[in-house]
Amino acid sequence: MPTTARELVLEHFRWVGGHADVWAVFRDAEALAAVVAGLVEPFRDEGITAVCGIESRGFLLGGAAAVELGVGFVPVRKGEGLFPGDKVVRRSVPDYRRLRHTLRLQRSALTPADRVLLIDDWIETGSQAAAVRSMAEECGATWVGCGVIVDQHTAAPRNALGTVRGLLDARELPAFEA
Ligand SMILES: O=P(O)(O)OC[C@H]1O[C@H](OP(=O)(O)OP(=O)(O)O)[C@H](O)[C@@H]1O
Repeated sequence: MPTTARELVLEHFRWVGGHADVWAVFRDAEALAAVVAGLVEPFRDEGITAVCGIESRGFLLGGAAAVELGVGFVPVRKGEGLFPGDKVVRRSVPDYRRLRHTLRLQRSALTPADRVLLIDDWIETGSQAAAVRSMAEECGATWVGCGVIVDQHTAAPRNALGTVRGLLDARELPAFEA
């Protein structure tokens, strides 16, 4: 039986200094390929035309997922990094670290013809995903949902983020290590 993306995540995921080290999953070629394929699988028949990814882990996963789906990638940048052109900007509500981010998306990147999928490694409060949805919709695009590795989303209503599909539930991870 082939090893699933979920099993490979559990094999390579680790807690380091009290933080989830999802980067370690990406270091393994088989795990990275399986994760990317697994993230897009539920959305293959959804007519996705653009994959959004939030800096920084979302850049890696979103770019790879866009290639997997044969569509383009739309970056959502945080902070002050150079980002040419007119932007849609949102100040997110507090996220899982109680941080509020200034998220930016290039206005020309999405149009009313687009059907948008957000790909990320983790969702908890949904704060950053909700901000991306709002920005995509300001561009006139249609929001489809989110594909994530770890689904820890508890905020209600859950359908405020469209279809949310995780490779695994946070409760399946190894016990937290500080
Ligand atoms: O559901 P939420 O509470 O909004 O949290 C989820 C977001 O937080 C994490 O990114 P983080 O801000 O840690 O940045 P990183 O990708 O650079 O590690 C994760 O990659 C999501 O983007």
